[in-house]
Amino acid sequence: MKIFSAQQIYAADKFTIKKQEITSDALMERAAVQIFNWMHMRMQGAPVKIHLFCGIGNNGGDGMALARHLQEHGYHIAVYVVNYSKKRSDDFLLNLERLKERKVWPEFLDSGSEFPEIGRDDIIVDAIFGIGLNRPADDWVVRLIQHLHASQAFILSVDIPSGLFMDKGVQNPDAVIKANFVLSFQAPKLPFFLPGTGIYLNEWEVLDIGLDPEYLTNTETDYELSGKNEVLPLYIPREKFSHKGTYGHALVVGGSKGKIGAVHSASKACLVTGAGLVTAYVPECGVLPLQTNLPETMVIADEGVDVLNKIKYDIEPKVIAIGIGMGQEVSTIQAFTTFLDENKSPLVIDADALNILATNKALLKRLPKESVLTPHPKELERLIGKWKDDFDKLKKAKAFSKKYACVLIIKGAHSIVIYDGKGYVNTTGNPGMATAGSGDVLTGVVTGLVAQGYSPLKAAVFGTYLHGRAGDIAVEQSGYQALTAGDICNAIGKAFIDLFVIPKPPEVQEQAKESEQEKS
Ligand SMILES: NC(=O)C1=CN([C@@H]2O[C@H](COP(=O)(O)OP(=O)(O)OC[C@H]3O[C@@H](n4cnc5c(N)ncnc54)[C@H](OP(=O)(O)O)[C@@H]3O)[C@@H](O)[C@H]2O)[C@H](O)CC1
Ligand SMILES: [K+]
Repeated sequence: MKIFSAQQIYAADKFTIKKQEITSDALMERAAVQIFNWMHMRMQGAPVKIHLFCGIGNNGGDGMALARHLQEHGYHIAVYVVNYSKKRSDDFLLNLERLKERKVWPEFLDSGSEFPEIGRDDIIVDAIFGIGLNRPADDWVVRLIQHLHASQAFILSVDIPSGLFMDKGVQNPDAVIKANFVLSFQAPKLPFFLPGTGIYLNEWEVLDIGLDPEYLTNTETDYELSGKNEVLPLYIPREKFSHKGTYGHALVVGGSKGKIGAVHSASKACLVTGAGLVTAYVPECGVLPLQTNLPETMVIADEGVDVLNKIKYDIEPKVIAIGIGMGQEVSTIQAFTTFLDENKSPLVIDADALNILATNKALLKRLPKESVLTPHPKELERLIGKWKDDFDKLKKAKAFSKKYACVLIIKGAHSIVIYDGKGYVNTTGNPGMATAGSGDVLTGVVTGLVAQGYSPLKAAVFGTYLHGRAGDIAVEQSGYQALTAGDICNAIGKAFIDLFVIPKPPEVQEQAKESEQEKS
């Protein structure tokens, strides 16, 4: 699913209005009707008080039009105009008039107003600012936002939580609505997925307001979401007349005394993702544990006993994962440097190898094109430098990926794969996956895919999805706290199978759950 910028959404509006020969207020009406239907389906006329806080732009206009539909269906509403500017939009004014025609008189709030009382069990519709926010809100609007939070009422935001910018981070946390739910038009917005801004919403859903498909299909976006629909076409089926050679030989290089488990996790993940052969390359101390615990992998011992000293082997791997649990001993740094000089295979680079690259930036030039780098935030900072906010981070990450022609997987709640100026935002995963070794498993999965012939970019996007999906499947049994990297690894097969499961409609899922409960 594409993630459009604010400018692209405004352009889509224009295009749609022209092509479909409709007015801009007709588009606003579609938006409002969609939100109304969504609420009405859930509320079924419940006599809960709904407070609609509407700005003076088109986000506020959506709120005004929504208020009209709620009133027409007998809902108990109170409408407020958050009067932060004299520059009211035409469609806001039109919908304000329509509301007045129905004898609904909004209360106008400004810097001198006393704010209305809101009950804990009431509902707040937040239509103060939309994607048009372009400067910090006035102090009194910030106070209003705090007042809304203090009520503890459920907050439903229209399009985007008010106070979030589309292209920059949060400067004043008090100036942003914390939404329980966001109904966003046509496509989700980038800030929903970034750590500094995504915390302002619990859940989101997209409402289709019929923006023109021609514009939506033909417009290239800087970001897209990677869900099941997006990754399924990447899947390469296994062939009947294939053998283990068909699926590539992966080499996993890493480990040091006390950190052999990282190589174990990555190698196992690589195997269960489908690599034909996996060889682990470890210091001598890792041979026995690996041979004992993961007999399906072959092991090559480095001349170093506790750390890697040489990185010399006589196989020709299709892909090499390097860095996990490797440490940064002087001899290891030297071995890694020499390895980069001689290596011809595609690379997946993680952990200590990333840290060595960050402190010896000249080495980055020696990476083969399309190497996959999998930094967590701290490792990323060492590579690209400090950032102002998430948007600045993405800009810097894109520049880095361009400069070194590499694929970056920025690990996080929504991992983002960066390549060739574009970002692919992952949709799977859960907080239980913030656990030791989870990253090693990701490295193994991506490596396993490259071994099988996936391009590095596709392996990064698909691998990140599979890794998260495996975590989502495993967590159902373990719970967040007890989820381990091993559980994620063991669920990778199920994540593959899940790709081909057609989701059942919600009512069927509900029935299945009930009959499951009856059985137990
Ligand atoms: N295709 C769609 O998705 C549709 C979305 N709709 C809704 O429209 C809004 C966007 O509406 P817009 O009018 O462009 O912007 P806002 O409502 O967010 O803001 C209104 C204006 O407020 C000014 N502004 C910005 N920041 C501040 C501030 N901190 N303090 C005071 N005023 C501010 C700014 O105007 P200026 O000229 O003063 O800069 C904004 O323009 C979208 O989110 C949807 O909810 C349509 O209804 C249907 C199509
Ligand atoms: K809003």
